[in-house]
Amino acid sequence: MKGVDHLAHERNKTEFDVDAMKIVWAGSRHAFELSDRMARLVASDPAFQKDGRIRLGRKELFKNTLRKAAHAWKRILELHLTEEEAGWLRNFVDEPSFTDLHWGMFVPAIKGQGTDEQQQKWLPLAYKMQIIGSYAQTELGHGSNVQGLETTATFDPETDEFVIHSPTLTSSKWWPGGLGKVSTHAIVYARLITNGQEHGVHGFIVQLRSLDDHMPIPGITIGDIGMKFGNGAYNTMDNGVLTFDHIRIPRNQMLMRVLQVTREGKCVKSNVPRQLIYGTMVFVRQTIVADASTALARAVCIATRYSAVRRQFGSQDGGMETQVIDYKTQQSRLFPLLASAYAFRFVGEWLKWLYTDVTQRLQANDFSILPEAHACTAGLKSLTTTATADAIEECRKLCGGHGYLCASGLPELFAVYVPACTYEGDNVVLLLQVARFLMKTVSQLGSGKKPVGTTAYLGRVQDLLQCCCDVQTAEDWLKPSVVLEAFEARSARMCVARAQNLSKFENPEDGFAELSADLVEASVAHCQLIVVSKFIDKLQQDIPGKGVNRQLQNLCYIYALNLLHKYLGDFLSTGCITPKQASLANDQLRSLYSQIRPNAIALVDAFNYTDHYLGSVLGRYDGNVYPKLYEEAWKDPLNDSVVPDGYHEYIHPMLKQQLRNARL
Ligand SMILES: CC/C=C\C/C=C\C/C=C\C/C=C\CCCCC(=O)SCCNC(=O)CCNC(=O)[C@H](O)C(C)(C)COP(=O)(O)OP(=O)(O)OC[C@H]1O[C@@H](n2cnc3c(N)ncnc32)[C@H](O)[C@@H]1OP(=O)(O)O
Ligand SMILES: Cc1cc2nc3c(=O)[nH]c(=O)nc-3n(C[C@H](O)[C@H](O)[C@H](O)COP(=O)(O)OP(=O)(O)OC[C@H]3O[C@@H](n4cnc5c(N)ncnc54)[C@H](O)[C@@H]3O)c2cc1C
Repeated sequence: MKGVDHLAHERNKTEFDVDAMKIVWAGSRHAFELSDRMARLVASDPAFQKDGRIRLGRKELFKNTLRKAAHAWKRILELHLTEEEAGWLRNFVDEPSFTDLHWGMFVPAIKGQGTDEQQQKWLPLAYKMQIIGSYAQTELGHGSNVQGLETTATFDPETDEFVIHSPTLTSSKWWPGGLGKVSTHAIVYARLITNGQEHGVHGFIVQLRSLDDHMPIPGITIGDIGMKFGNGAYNTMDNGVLTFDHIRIPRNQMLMRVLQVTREGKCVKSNVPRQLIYGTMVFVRQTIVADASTALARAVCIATRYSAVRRQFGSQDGGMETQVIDYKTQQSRLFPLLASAYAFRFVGEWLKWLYTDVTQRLQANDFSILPEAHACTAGLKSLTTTATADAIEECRKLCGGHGYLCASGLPELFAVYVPACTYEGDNVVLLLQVARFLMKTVSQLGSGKKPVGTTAYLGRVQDLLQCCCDVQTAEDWLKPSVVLEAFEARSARMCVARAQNLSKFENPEDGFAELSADLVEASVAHCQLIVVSKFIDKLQQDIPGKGVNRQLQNLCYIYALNLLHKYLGDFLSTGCITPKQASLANDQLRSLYSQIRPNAIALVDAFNYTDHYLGSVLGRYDGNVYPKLYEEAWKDPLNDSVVPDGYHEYIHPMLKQQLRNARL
C-alpha cells in the first residue's frame, strides 16, 4: 500500500498471522490466490471504476453496466480465464447485471433439470454467450406460491409444440433479472397441460428476442419493471415484465429430467422426485449464504476501520480523544457482526459441501437427503440474509453521520443487499418450510425413525428436555459442549412445545397457520444452532497460523453468546439456563470483546478486500478518511458552480421579496 498508513498503530497490535487468516477466510490457498488475483485485476482496470455510479440516471447507469459486462467478457476471453476465475472476476466488478442470472440461474436450471440431450444442445450456446438467459418464474400475481403460477404451456399434438400463453394480467412474468432489456432466452415456468389435463408447473426454454436485431419474438411483450430502491444499487439490473400471446416452442424445449412429455402428449415420470423442479432454487439459496458473509464482511470492514479512525470525547487534558472502537457499547454492536461474518463464512462452506453431496447422491438415485438439503438451504438463506441486511444498517449507524453519506459505501450496499431477504424465497415463507420439516421430524420420533444430519440432536430429545446447564463460572461458557448443549436444548424444547401445541388442533393445516409465528421462532432457533455447531466444527480442524485458532475461538463464542443474550427469552423460558448463568455468559462476552479489540483491524484485513471493491472512503485500508471525505464532497455536481442553478429563478426573488416586505 502506498502513502501513510493511519491504521498502522492498530495493525501493530495484531496477535495472529493475518496471512494465514486470509487463507482460512478464502477457504483454501488456491481460492485465496485466485480471488486475490482477480480482485487486483479488476481494481487496476479503469474500465471497471465505480466512482459516480450512484449519480447516474437510469439509462446511463444501465448502459454503463452493459459496457462493463461486455468488457468483463472480453477480458475473460482474452485471458482464457477458467469458469472459476471468471466467476471471481464478475464478483469483483461488483455491479448486479444480467450475467448474474445467466450464469447463476439459467445455466444451473438447464444443468439440473435438462436431459443429457438438452444440456448438450443448450449449454455450449450459453457458455459461449451466444444466447443470454434469464429465469422467469415469478409473476405479477404470484411469487412465493409457485404452484399458483398462471402461465400455461399447452401441448399441441398436431404440431408437436407447446403453446406458451399468459391468460391474465396477473400471469405476466414480473421481476426476472436480465429479462427487461437483455435476455434472448428464458427458462419460463408454466403450468403443463396435455390432453386437457394439468400436470403442475414445469420449466420451458423459450426464445424471447431475435438473435439478429434483438426485437421481441412476435407475440411477446417485454420491458423493464421500473426503478427500484436506492441510487445505483440494483437499478443496474433490468428486472423485467413479460407476457406471451400463444407463443409456440418445440416439445423438446420443456426441461424433461423430472417428467417427459411424449410425441402423443403422454406424461412419463422419471425416477427423479418432483421437487427437483425446485432444484435451481436450492442451488442459488446455497450461493446466497456464501454471498451473505461477503456482504456482511464488507460492511463490518468499513465500520471497524472507521471506528478505529473516529475519535469522540474522553480527552480531559488536551490529548487525543477516545477511538470510538474503544467504547464497550460500540464493541457490543460491532464485534458480534464481525463474528457473524466469520460464522456465515463457515456455515456457507459447509452448505456448499452439503449441496455437492446431495448432487452426487441424486446422480446415484439417492434422494434421501433432499428434504434436509431443502430445509438447510431455505433456513440458512433466510437467517443469513436477514442478519446481513440488519447488520449493514447497523454498520451505517456505527459510522455516525458519515455513514449516511454515499461516500461511505453503506447506503448503496444496503440498497443492493436488502432484496436478498425477498428474492429466491421470502425469508418468512422459507422459515415456514423449515418449520414443516422440523414438525415432521418431531412427529416421526415416536415411530422409531432416527433423525439424521442437522436434526440428529432431536433423536436425543428426552435428554435435551431434562438436561440442566452446569455453568458455574464465566469461563465455563468457553466449553464447546456447554454452548452446543444450550443451543440444542433450546431448539429441541421449542420444537417439542410447538409440536404439542399443533397436536391440539383437529386439522394440522389450521394449527400450522394459527401457530405460524411461533413456528418461525423454532426455525430460527434451529438454524442458529446449525451456524453455531458448524463454527464449533471448524475449530476442531487443524488450522495453521500463529494465533489463528485462538481468534476463531473468540469469534465463535462471541457469535454464540451474543445470540444467547439477544434471545435470552427463549433460553430462560424453556428453562435451558438460569438467570445467573445468563449473567455469567454476559460477563464472558465482555471479556471476549476486550480480547478481540486489539485484533479487530487485522480480522477485517483478513477479508482481503481492495479499496476498489469496498468502495468506501470510511473503510479505506490506509484509514486516511478526513482528507478523502473532504475531497469527495467537492466532486458532487452541486459544487460545480459556487452559485447554484436556480438561484436567479427561486432564491434571489424570494430574498428580494423578504427585503421588500421588510421595508413596507
Ligand atoms: C451478485 C451475484 C453474483 C453471482 C450470481 C450467482 C448466483 C445468484 C446469486 C444471487 C442472486 C442474484 C440475483 C437474484 C435472483 C433472484 C431469483 C429469484 O428470485 S427466482 C424466484 C424464486 N422464487 C422462490 O424462491 C419462490 C419461493 N417459493 C418456493 O420455494 C416454493 O414454492 C414453496 C414455498 C417452498 C412451496 O411451498 P408449497 O407448500 O406450495 O409446497 P409444494 O407443494 O410446492 O412442495 C411440497 C413438498 O416439496 C418440498 N419442497 C419445496 N421446495 C423444495 C425445494 N426447493 N427442494 C426440495 N423440496 C422442496 C416441500 O418441503 C414439501 O415437502 P413435503 O412436506 O411434502 O415432504
Ligand atoms: C430484486 C429482485 C430480483 C428478483 N429476481 C427474480 C428472478 O430473476 N426471477 C424470478 O422468477 N423472480 C425474481 N424475483 C421475485 C422473487 O423471487 C419474489 O419476489 C419472491 O419469491 C417473493 O415472492 P412475492 O413477491 O410473491 O412475495 P409475497 O409472497 O407476495 O410476499 C408478501 C408478504 O406475504 C407474506 N407471505 C406470503 N406467503 C405467506 C405464507 N404462506 N405464510 C405467511 N406469510 C406469507 C410474506 O412473508 C411477505 O411478507 C426477484 C425479486 C426481487 C425483489
